[in-house]
Parts: sequence; structure tokens; C-alpha cells
Amino acid sequence: MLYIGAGHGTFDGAAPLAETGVSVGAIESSLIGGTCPNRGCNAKIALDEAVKMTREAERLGDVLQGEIAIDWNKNVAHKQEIIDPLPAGLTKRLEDAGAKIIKGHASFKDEHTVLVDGKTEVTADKIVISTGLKPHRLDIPGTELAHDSEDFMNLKQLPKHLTIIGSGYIGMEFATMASEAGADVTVMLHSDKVLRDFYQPYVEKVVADLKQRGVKFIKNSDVKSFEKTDEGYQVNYGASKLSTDWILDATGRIPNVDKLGLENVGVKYDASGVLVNDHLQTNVENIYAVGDVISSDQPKVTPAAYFGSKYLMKLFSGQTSEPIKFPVIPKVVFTSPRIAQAGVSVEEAEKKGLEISENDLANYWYYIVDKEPIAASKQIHDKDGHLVGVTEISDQAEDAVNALLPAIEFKFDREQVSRLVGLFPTIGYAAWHRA
Ligand SMILES: Cc1cc2nc3c(=O)[nH]c(=O)nc-3n(C[C@H](O)[C@H](O)[C@H](O)COP(=O)(O)OP(=O)(O)OC[C@H]3O[C@@H](n4cnc5c(N)ncnc54)[C@H](O)[C@@H]3O)c2cc1C
Ligand SMILES: NC(=O)c1ccc[n+]([C@@H]2O[C@H](COP(=O)([O-])OP(=O)(O)OC[C@H]3O[C@@H](n4cnc5c(N)ncnc54)[C@H](O)[C@@H]3O)[C@@H](O)[C@H]2O)c1
Repeated sequence: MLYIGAGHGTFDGAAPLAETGVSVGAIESSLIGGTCPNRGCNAKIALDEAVKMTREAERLGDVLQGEIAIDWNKNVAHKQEIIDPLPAGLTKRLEDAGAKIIKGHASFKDEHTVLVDGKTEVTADKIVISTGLKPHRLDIPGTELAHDSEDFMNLKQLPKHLTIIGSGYIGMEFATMASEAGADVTVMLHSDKVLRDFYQPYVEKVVADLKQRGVKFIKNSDVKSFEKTDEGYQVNYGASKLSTDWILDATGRIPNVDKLGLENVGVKYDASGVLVNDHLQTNVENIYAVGDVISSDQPKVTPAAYFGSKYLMKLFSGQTSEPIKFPVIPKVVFTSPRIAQAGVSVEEAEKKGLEISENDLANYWYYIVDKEPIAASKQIHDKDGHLVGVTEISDQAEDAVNALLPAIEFKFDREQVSRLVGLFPTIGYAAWHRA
């Protein structure tokens, strides 16, 4: 079994697969572990820790004495200390399991042969495309003057003024971090919607809070070009211009399918990724695809890559021949407060006429402990009383939604939920209490 790429789509399943005795190889052109540990989730959450602390300190007011502020340079050093050991740890995990790691860029020569760096041939019965996404770059004059999320997380010095193009996950998480660390931030929207995949009344609360903290939002910005100036940079948009010190292009991520030689084997793909069937198999029988690179209606997040990788492990080791059935894949945007969601969304529930219960959590005693001003959730039940969805906005929304996942995935009814009594006092208890 040969995997191309060594991110979550690969290592979560490849290591246990190798342990079953199957011969496993993985070709990786960059850091083992891929995006999530090295330049995505783990890196971002390490930087965010200080943001979470300053926000909590702000809320607790004079309970805490002394000024608390983020030292950006030290925060980046902290992040680096956390993530530096990850590639070696994951390499060891794969190699200890018996997998072989090959460093280099892979491209298909034929259905069973991959060329590493255009030279060395590696052959395999089955090949898995697990190459993830790469940053989309605006096709406008001066695009090379903008940076991506990885560049931002490696900045030794925080720019005085930061312009972020795009208001999706990266745009909003990075606007939160940069603003809290002291940068003057402008977010330029493509349309008039921020975080279009999340419940808009909650998104509006996050935006209102950021605005109050000085973050500027420019709707329907129609960004036309970037220019270098004597003082820094200029963003030309609509009929206006904006001076800035640094530009983050956060306009999305696109499938890593170019320079992969897919044309040599005829694997089909579209703008959102490699086309696969319900066994994660491409149109070429022995070639599979997994993780962010697949065209799928699942969110392009680590839990989906992890589950796909585990599924392929079971398929390739003969533990299943069933089609993949994704569980409820939760999603969260790590703004402050966060918005987390799992199962049926509020919008879907409204359309289907399901029961939606609303909780004003800012008045719930556990959220009062750390004085959260913005905290609310909506829980959705089907007509038989099963919890089928939850959306929460709060500083602990990810933990509240995680706590409720089993009920949503396994369709617990109210009687079953009533038997789940969590540790007290915790956010999990608070979430179950209302389920
Ligand atoms: C800034 C940022 C923050 C994120 N935060 C979160 C978060 O908080 N929570 C969450 O769930 N998700 C988050 N994500 C998404 C998450 O990182 C991805 O869903 C996850 O990494 C997908 O794993 P993957 O294995 O499919 O792809 P990747 O991790 O991208 O791995 C693909 C690998 O393939 C390699 N590769 C590509 N082409 C070739 C080739 N031709 N030859 C050899 N190797 C190749 C790449 O170098 C890469 O290492 C974040 C993403 C970003 C960018
Ligand atoms: N917490 C998380 O799970 C997390 C965090 C970060 C990233 N990610 C993943 O990383 C990927 C990329 O994130 P992202 O934020 O770059 O993508 P995204 O798709 O979430 O957001 C892209 C944004 O760019 C905007 N845009 C597109 N073209 C534009 C233009 N010409 N001008 C202005 N705005 C424009 C879009 O309207 C959208 O708001 C996603 O797949 C996401 O799942 C996940």
C-alpha cells in the first residue's frame, strides 16, 4: 500500500495498517504530519492559547492583578516549541509500526508506479492519494506580495496593520489572534457574509465583538490589486485603497492535485478535489483518495481525514468491505468566543420543522463563573425526542459540543440522556443538563 502525503489522511490509518502486516509506504514532500500538526490545527491552537487566557483575564477584571498582554514573538516561540517535535514523533510512530517513509515529491507514472522527485520508481498494488489542500492565491496584480496562513504563524514580529482577505475559518481565527496581540486588523469580505458555514446570528455576535475591539470589516470589497509602497503595501479595492503593513490571503484552500501526474492515470477530479465512490476509490480501480483532497460533502477538517484514514485501514486489512459511513463530523471556528456545531444545523432544522430549543448560556451559572458575556446554544431534537444537532457560541463551545457528540451520533433518546450524569462542575455536565 502506497500513500502519497503523510498528513492525518495517511498516518492515522497507515500506522495501524502496517501493524497488521500489510506492506506500507508513504511519500511526503514536506514535513511528516502534513498541515494539521505543522501549519494548521496544532500550530494555530498553540498560538490561540494566549488569546484565550487574555480574554478570560479581561473578563475576570480585577480578580486578577497586573497587566496581561501577549508578547507575539514569545507566543510564536511557544508555538514552535510545541510543534517542532511532532514530525519526528509521527515518523517514529509510522516506522515503529513497520511503514517505510520516502521523502520527495510523488507523481504518477502509471497506475501502479509513482516517481519520486521525477526519478526513483516506487510500485504498489494500491495507491492512496492523500495530498490535502494548498492555499488559494488571488489571481490579481501583486498577488505575490500577499502571504498565507503558514507565513503568518511564523511571523517573528506582528505587523502594526494587518489586512486579511477572506472571512472564512482562517480569516476569522487569525483576525481574532492578531487583534488580541495588538495589531490593527482589517478584514476584506468577498460578499457581505462572514463564516457562511456557521449559524449567522452567532457569527454576527463574533463580528460585533471584534468590531468593538477595533477590527474593521469591509463588505463586498472587490479586491483588485496589491502594490508595494514606500511605507509598506497598498490594497486597491473597488474605487478605494488601503495602506497596510502585511497582507494575508485567506481566500480558501484548493486541492493539491497539480504536478501529481493524474493525467497519466486518468484519475478524475473537480474543483473541490479527487472524485471517489463510497469506498474512497477513484475511477481507477487500484487508486484511492482520502482526507482534504477528496471532493466530498464532509467538511475539510481533521476529524473527517482521520475517519477516512481509519476506514481505509479497515478496508485494506480486510476488516470491512462495507462502504464508508461518516459519523457526525463536528466543526468549530476558534474565534473568541468559538462557534461549534455538530449534526443538524439550525437552518436545516428550521426548514424541516424540527424542535429547536434555545439556551441563553450567559445566564447559566457555569458560564457566569468565568463571566462569559456571549454564550448561547441551540439544541435540535427530532420528533421522537432524539438529540440530532447542536450549535453553540461560547468560549468553551468545542468542549460542550464534544460532550454531546455521542448522543447525536448514536441517537440517544431523552431517557438515555437522563442517565448520563457528567462530572460536576464541568462544561460537559452543563451541556448534558440541557440535552
Ligand atoms: C491554518 C489552518 C488551521 C486549521 N485548523 C484546523 C482545526 O483547528 N481543526 C481541524 O479539524 N482542521 C483544521 N485545519 C484543517 C486540517 O489541517 C486538515 O483538514 C487536515 O490537515 C487534512 O489532512 P490531510 O492528510 O488530508 O492533508 P494534509 O495534512 O494537508 O497532508 C497532505 C500532505 O501531502 C503532502 N503532499 C502533497 N502533494 C504531494 C506530492 N505530490 N508528493 C508527496 N507529498 C505530497 C503535503 O506536503 C502534506 O504534508 C486547519 C488548516 C489550516 C490550513
Ligand atoms: N477550525 C478549523 O477547523 C479550521 C481552521 C482553519 C482552516 N480550516 C480549513 O482550512 C481550509 C481553508 O480555510 P479558509 O479560511 O482559507 O477557507 P474558507 O473557505 O473557510 O474561507 C475562504 C474565504 O475567502 C473568501 N474569498 C474567496 N475569494 C475571495 C476574494 N476574491 N476576495 C475576498 N474574499 C474572498 C470566501 O468568501 C471565504 O470567506 C478549510 O477547508 C477549512 O476547513 C479549518
